[in-house]
Amino acid sequence: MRLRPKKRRLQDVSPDRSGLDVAYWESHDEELLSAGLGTMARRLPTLVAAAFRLAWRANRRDTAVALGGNLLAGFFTAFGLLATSDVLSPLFAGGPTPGRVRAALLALLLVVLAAGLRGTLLVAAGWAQARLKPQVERHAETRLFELTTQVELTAFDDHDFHNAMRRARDNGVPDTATVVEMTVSAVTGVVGVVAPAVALGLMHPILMPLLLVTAVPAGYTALRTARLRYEAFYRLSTARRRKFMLSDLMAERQPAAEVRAFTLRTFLLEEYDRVAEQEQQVQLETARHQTAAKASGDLLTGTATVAVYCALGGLLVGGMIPLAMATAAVLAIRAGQSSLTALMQTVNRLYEAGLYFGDYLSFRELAAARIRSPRGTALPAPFQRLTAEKVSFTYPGASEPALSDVSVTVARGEVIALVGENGSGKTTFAKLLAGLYRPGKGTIHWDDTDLAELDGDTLRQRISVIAQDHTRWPLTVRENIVMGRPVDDDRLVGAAAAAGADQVIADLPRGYDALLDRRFRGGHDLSGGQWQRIAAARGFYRDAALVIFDEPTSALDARAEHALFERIRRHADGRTVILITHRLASVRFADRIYVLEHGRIAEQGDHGELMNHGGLYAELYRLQASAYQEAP
Ligand SMILES: Nc1ncnc2c1ncn2[C@@H]1O[C@H](COP(=O)(O)OP(=O)(O)OP(=O)(O)O)[C@@H](O)[C@H]1O
Repeated sequence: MRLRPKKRRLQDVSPDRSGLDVAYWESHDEELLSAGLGTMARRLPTLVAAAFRLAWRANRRDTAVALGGNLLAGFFTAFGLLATSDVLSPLFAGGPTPGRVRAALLALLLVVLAAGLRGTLLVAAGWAQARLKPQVERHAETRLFELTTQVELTAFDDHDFHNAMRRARDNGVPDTATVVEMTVSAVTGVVGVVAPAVALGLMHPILMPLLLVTAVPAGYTALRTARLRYEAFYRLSTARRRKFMLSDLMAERQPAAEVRAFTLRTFLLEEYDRVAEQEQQVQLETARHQTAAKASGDLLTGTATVAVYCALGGLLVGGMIPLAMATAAVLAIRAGQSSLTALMQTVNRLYEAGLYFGDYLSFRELAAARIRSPRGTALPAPFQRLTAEKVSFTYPGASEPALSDVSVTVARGEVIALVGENGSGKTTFAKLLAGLYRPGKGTIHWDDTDLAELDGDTLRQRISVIAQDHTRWPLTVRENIVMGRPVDDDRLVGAAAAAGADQVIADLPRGYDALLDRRFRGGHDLSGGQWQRIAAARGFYRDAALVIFDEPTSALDARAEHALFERIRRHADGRTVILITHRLASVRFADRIYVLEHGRIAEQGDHGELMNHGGLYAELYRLQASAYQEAP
């Protein structure tokens, strides 16, 4: 089915260079694509050096063998070519044939020996090169994930960060190994060209520059076509991310039910087609430019080759070189040109891989800049008092602050409730208290220590956050509760019971070992409420001084909800609790309730005080309570 791109109504659209409708969030930043051919050529040595440092770290021996083997093989190539001339000279000389063959034998033996050594070295280098590739890739990928799991949370709200990460992950990582591989091949290629060039130079000085002249148009074409391909890739990076996202929506399990329930098929296919059309236009344009560049490059290379053969013919006719040497020269030219073609293909791939690898390196810098510098890594003692003072926070790119001048004090062992209408800033504040975001203004103190001075990971060993949009980890039940902490079976069973997850687990055929992912054989899925119980069990498993429950009961049945709030009422076994909920009947027992409105604290006090105050809380509470009053 061919679907026409539809006119869009719901979002801003404008035509891009190819005349296609492009939503504002799909446009790319042309300025970032500023590195021209010259800049890139200057950058290439740095990139190659960086790739080799990476390869060296991945495996020293394989790196040394791959590089050294190719270099030595090149030496034997040159040697073999020169020895060929020594074989041909006696063969082309006068006298009886057996005598001429005998005279050529020693040189022939050397040619065979050089070819044998060259072959052996190339096999060893090739093996090392093949071994190096997966090691380099793994090293590069691990480094990438070390960074992505460390960057501050706000990075994930940043479009440029996402684009850079996607480019680094999808092309940068695999091309790191390609840069290494192609550099080694380029060394082989250069040696493969230089060896016959030197051999030709020794035969007659004019032959060497002529051979190298043929390299210029071929080299330029190789770089130009690689550049065109990269430009297309860069321009399409946002569109491609959108395409991947759409393909996930159409082919993944999780949205499959809603795609059908909302009869989204046609809409998604049309949207996919629109993005694919954009991609195709850019690809066709690129193919046209590449063909033109290649045709003109081939024409120039052909002309240069003819010139080389004419020069050789001239030398032979003019008696400046003997026939045997001219024959060896033809062999050297053929060898040089085939090495040259291979070298140009290698340079093409090296240049292109270098561009992607450059993206990988830039992303590493970008990500490293978004990692908070390590601070005090000592685990803070459980606090006596957690104090937020005049805290404000604005999400990156947002025009309005999500929080303004919020001051809250929580004493050890208290249960504090945050309530307020949707979007009033409750979750944002909880994330600030957990050190996941840093306040734009104001401070949060863990006793006397500013949270900004504490290492985030260390701090969060003391904090448990049960997020509203908790992740359904595709792991076993045990891993879903333990979440990377050391396994303590008693604690695990206790946490599951406290969250009401014990019965859910007992009903699973493999109990704690059941895999909670239907996409794998024997995997299970749970209902929304059952998942929420598992998430709550995570909160109880951690030995945390502060537990933040963000809407912990939104999917629970009445009995489970009551049981969980009872648990929290009993101060969650001595922990300090910050509870975010819209179920106001459940916050009556809280030591203090903060009512947020448009990112500010509108009211605070216990249930009785707030009801007497007769403000927003009282209004919301009465509204909810009225729904439960029996009709007369
Ligand atoms: N990642 C984000 N980037 C930009 N703005 C955000 C982001 N997350 C939330 N916001 C905005 O910040 C404000 C506060 O959001 P927050 O999630 O803290 O509200 P909430 O009180 O928890 O809402 P709810 O009751 O619906 O869970 C809202 O205006 C929201 O649109």
